[in-house]
Amino acid sequence: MSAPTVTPGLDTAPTSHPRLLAWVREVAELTTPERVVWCDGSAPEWERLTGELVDAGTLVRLNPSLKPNSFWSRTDPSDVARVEERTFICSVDEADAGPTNNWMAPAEMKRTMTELYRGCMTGRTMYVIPFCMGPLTAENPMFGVEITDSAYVVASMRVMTRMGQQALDKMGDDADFVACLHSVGAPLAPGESDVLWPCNDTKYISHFPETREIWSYGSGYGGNSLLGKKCYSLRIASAIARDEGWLAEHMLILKLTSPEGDVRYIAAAFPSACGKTNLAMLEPTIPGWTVETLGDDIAWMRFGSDGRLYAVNPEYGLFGVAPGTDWKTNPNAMRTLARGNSIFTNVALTDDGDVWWEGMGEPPAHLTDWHGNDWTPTSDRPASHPNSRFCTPISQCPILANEYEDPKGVPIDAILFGGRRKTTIPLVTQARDWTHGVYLGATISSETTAAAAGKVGVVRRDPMAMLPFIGYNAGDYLRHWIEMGKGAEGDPDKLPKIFYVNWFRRGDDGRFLWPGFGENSRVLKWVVERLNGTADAVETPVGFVPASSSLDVSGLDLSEADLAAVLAVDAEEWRSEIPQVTEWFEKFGDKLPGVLWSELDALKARLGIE
Ligand SMILES: Nc1nc2c(ncn2[C@@H]2O[C@H](COP(=O)(O)OP(=O)(O)OP(=O)(O)O)[C@@H](O)[C@H]2O)c(=O)[nH]1
Ligand SMILES: O=C([O-])CC(=O)C(=O)O
Ligand SMILES: [Mn+2]
Repeated sequence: MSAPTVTPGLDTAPTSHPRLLAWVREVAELTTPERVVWCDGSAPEWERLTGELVDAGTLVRLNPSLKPNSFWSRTDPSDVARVEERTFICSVDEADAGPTNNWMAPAEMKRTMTELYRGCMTGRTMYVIPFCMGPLTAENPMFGVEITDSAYVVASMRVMTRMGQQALDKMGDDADFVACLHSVGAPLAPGESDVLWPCNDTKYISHFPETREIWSYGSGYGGNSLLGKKCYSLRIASAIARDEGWLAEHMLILKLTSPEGDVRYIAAAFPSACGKTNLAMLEPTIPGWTVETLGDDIAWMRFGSDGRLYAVNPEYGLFGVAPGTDWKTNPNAMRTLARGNSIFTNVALTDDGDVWWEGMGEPPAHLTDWHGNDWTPTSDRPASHPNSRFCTPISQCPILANEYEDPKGVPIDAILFGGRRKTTIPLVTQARDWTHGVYLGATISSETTAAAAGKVGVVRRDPMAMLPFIGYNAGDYLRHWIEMGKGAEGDPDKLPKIFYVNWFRRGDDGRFLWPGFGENSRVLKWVVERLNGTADAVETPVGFVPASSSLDVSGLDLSEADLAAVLAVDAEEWRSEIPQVTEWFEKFGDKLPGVLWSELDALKARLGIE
C-alpha cells in the first residue's frame, strides 16, 4: 500500500458538490472499499443490484407471475429489529439528549466509531445514495446522502425514498444534506466468501443532532440501516423541527371522505407495530365512507399561511409489518404487494415462489421458514418472524390520495394518539382541549412489540409514540408540543382536535373486544361527527367517550356487553395508572411543562384522589 491507491469510482463522481465530494473521499479513505458506486436510481441499476443479490443468495426472486420483480430475503437471526439499547443521541450537551435517550459525547462516539469504520468496507462496494425526504418540488427539499456497503440497503432505499440522479441534480453544488454513514461492519479478506446477511455483533445507531449527521454500524435491518427513515425523518428531523417551529412525528396520514363528500385529514401516532399501516390503508365497513392513504409511518407537520397545520409524508414507500396482513384485515396492502416491485424480509417462502406469514389464513403444507428451514403446519415455531416486513412503493397503493405529491401537504383536522393496551384505555376518547391532548399523548402507554429488540408485551410510556425516535430531550419535546398549541399567530382554533384510541382492549377471556381493522372506520366516523358537533359524548374523568348510541355499530356483530366494555372508563383501573404516570413525569425533572403536572392534578381530582 505504498503507491497511492486509486479507488475505482472515486474520481468519476456525477456531481461537483464540494462538501459531498470531500465527505465521500474521506469515508472511502477510512473504510477502504474495493470500489465506489454513485447510485442513479435507474431501473437498470435496480436490475443489476437485485441480480447481484440473487447471485449472492441474499435475495431470492419470487415467482414473477405471482409477485413480479419481487424478492425474498432472510436476515441473520440476530439482526431482525431496531436496537434501542444501541441507539444514541450524541448531542454536545448531555442534557439535550434527555432522560429517555442513550447519550455519548460526540467526539467520544466519533472516536469509537471511526475505529470500527476503519477498513470496514474492505472487499466490498461503497454505494453513495443521494436522496430527498418529501417531494423534490418542496420549497426547501430535505436532502440526505447515505453511504452504505449494503446493496440490500440501496435497493430498499430506492423503494423508500426519492433517490439517485434526480436528487443529486436537485442538490446542485451547495445544497445542505444530512450525511448518513452506514456499514454492516463485515469487511472481507481477499478470497473470503461472503455470508448471506453480513452484520456485526457490535452495533451503533448514532445521531449527531448539532451537525446533522447519522453514523450507523453493524446492522442491515431496515430500521437501523435505511437512514432516511427513523434516523433522519424522525430523530434528526425532530431536532430540526424544534429549532424551526414544526413537528416531525411517528404518524400515518389519511384522507377521509364522508357520504356527503366532506373531506377530513387525520394523522395518527401509534407505537411501532400498533396499527398505523392498517389504519392508513383502511377499507371502511360503513357504507359511503372512503379512506385514501397519504402516509403510514411518518408525518412532517408545519403551519400554513392560513394558520392550519399541514402534514407531508416524507417517505416514498411502505416498510410494513407482514404478519397479520391479509385480504381480510388489509386488502389494500395485499393489492399494493400484488403489483410487485417489493422486497420481503424474514417472511416465509412458499414452494411456488410466493410469500406467506402468520395471519394469512391457512398455511400451505410446506414452507421455507425465515430461518431457511423446512416448515410444516405441525411446527411449533412461527414460519415468519413477528417483525418480518414488506418494503413496497407507496405509488402502488390503489387508494393513494392525489395530494400525496403536494409539497404543501394536507391540513390536519384531527390527531389520534393510540397504543396497545389490554385493559383500561377505552376504544376512543376525545381530549378536552389541546393541552389535555398533549397530556394524553405524553402519557401513551403501550405493550412493547417485536419491532424493537427486547421483551415483548411490557407496558411502557411512549410519548406521542416517539419514545425511540425523539432526537433531543423529551421534556423539551413535550414543551414544544405545548408551544405548538398556541397555534400559528396565536390562533389555536385552527389546530387539529386530539383523540386517543385503543384497538387492543381485551375481555377477561383474552379475546379482542373490538373487531378492529375496517371496523375502525366507525371510530373515524365518530371523530368526524365530533369535529362537526353532531355526535354525543359522555364526559368522563379521562375525557369524552362516545355515548353508547352515538357510535355507529349498525350491522356489526358486537354484543351490548362488549360494546360497553370496550368503551368503559373504570375509575379503579385509572387510579392504579396514576403512580406510573407520576413516576414517568418525575423522570423529566424541571423540563416537564408545568401544565402537564396541572393536567395530572386535575385528573386525580376528577378520579377522587386526594
Ligand atoms: N387486533 C387488531 N390488530 C391490529 C389492528 N390494526 C393493526 N393490527 C395488527 O397490528 C400489527 C401491526 O400493525 P401495523 O399497522 O403494521 O403497525 P404500524 O403502527 O404501522 O407499525 P410500524 O411499521 O412498526 O411503525 C399487525 O400485525 C396488524 O395486523 C386492529 O385494529 N386490531
Ligand atoms: O423502523 C422500523 O424498523 C420499522 C418501523 O416503522 C418501526 O419500528 O416503527
Ligand atoms: Mn414506525
